[in-house]
Amino acid sequence: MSSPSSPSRCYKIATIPGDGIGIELTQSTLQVLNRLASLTNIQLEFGHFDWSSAKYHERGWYMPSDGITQLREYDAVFFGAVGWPDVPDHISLWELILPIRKSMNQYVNVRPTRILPGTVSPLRNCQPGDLDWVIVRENSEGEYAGQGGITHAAPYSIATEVAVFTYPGIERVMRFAFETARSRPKKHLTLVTKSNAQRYGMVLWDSVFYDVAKEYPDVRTDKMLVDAMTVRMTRNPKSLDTIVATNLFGDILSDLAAGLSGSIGIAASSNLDPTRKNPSMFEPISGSAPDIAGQGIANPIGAFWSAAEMIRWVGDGKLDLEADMLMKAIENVTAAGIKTRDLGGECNMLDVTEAICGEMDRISSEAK
Ligand SMILES: NC(=O)C1=CN([C@@H]2O[C@H](COP(=O)(O)OP(=O)(O)OC[C@H]3O[C@@H](n4cnc5c(N)ncnc54)[C@H](O)[C@@H]3O)[C@@H](O)[C@H]2O)C=CC1
Ligand SMILES: CC(=O)C(=O)O
Ligand SMILES: [K+]
Ligand SMILES: [Mn+2]
Repeated sequence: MSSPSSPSRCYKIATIPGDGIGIELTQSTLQVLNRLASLTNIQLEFGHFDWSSAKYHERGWYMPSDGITQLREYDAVFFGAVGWPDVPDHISLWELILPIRKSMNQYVNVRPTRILPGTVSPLRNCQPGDLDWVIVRENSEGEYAGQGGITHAAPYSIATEVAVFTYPGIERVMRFAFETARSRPKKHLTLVTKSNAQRYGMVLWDSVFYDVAKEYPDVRTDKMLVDAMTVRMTRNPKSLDTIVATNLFGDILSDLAAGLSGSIGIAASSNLDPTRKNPSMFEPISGSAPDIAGQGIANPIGAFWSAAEMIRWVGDGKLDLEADMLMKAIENVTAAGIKTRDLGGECNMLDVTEAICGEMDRISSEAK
């Protein structure tokens, strides 16, 4: 931890709890972040934004017209989840999370997955260490570009959903993926596309990948079609390390990765603007989970892991020890068997939250 004589500057964090378990997860995350701050020199100041489906019914909007400008006052955004059964999902997504990602140029979505100590993969014989991946998902264009339309009345309706791929859009996410692969011991990057059936955008993805690869001779590369990739992920998880994929494929494969590592409840994500001109946004990869919302039983680890990555990101090299301390506390708590039901445990969100806070206390007093 940084020494008491060098207090870090104050970081401003915007929170958008959103809907369902997003609300509970954000509350627990604040508890953990406040504890981390009290044990270290991190200074955090929070701004809370109730932009949610419930408020949409009241006000008719998710985010005010100057919402992005408001968020730009912060160093980072912590997001819970958006979506509730009483609003069509394409409305809630397109009124809140997707405009934030796009307007703030958060063009990469980093989704790490590994099997945490004390937890088991649904894959037989897959031990912690056998599945340790980072999925780098393109987060600004592709299949979620939002271009298209619907015309003609039923039963003659015609809809287009146009995937948009640009060289610069692909190149920048490739560069990020190669840098990520290079920073990891295996220095291995797998490209995922569907360039057999999709002959334009996916073919461009392949060709930009190999263009950028020339600058990274130290990174081993290979390429998978997305259908076969699901088989490799389940049959040979050890053969993968860093993975780069389009917006849609990255979205799907990261839920699969989460499932294979034990639960979607542990899965974290960082929506990054690598240029740092805009705040980046951190959120568990899951949605609002209406089936378990409001019961206090959701697994908070994916939210805490996202918060650790947020601390690492805003610190830009200065808060790595603090982020590591939170991750260590998470891993010690799972190792001790303190787990929610999705991981086969019996604990509630609050039990896990308090155990992780207690574990940070212990680690910090040991370090003194
Ligand atoms: N970034 C975002 O805010 C996202 C929003 N959504 C929205 O969320 C809503 C629900 O979507 P679903 O497809 O049901 O996906 P979901 O991720 O919310 O839930 C899928 C399954 O995983 C379980 N689950 C999710 N998080 C969990 C956790 N932390 N602990 C334990 N179990 C957990 C749920 O109980 C459910 O059975 C929809 O409105 C959807 O559009 C979905 C994905 C991402
Ligand atoms: C929208 C969604 O499912 C995701 O970003 O993961
Ligand atoms: K989320
Ligand atoms: Mn998703």
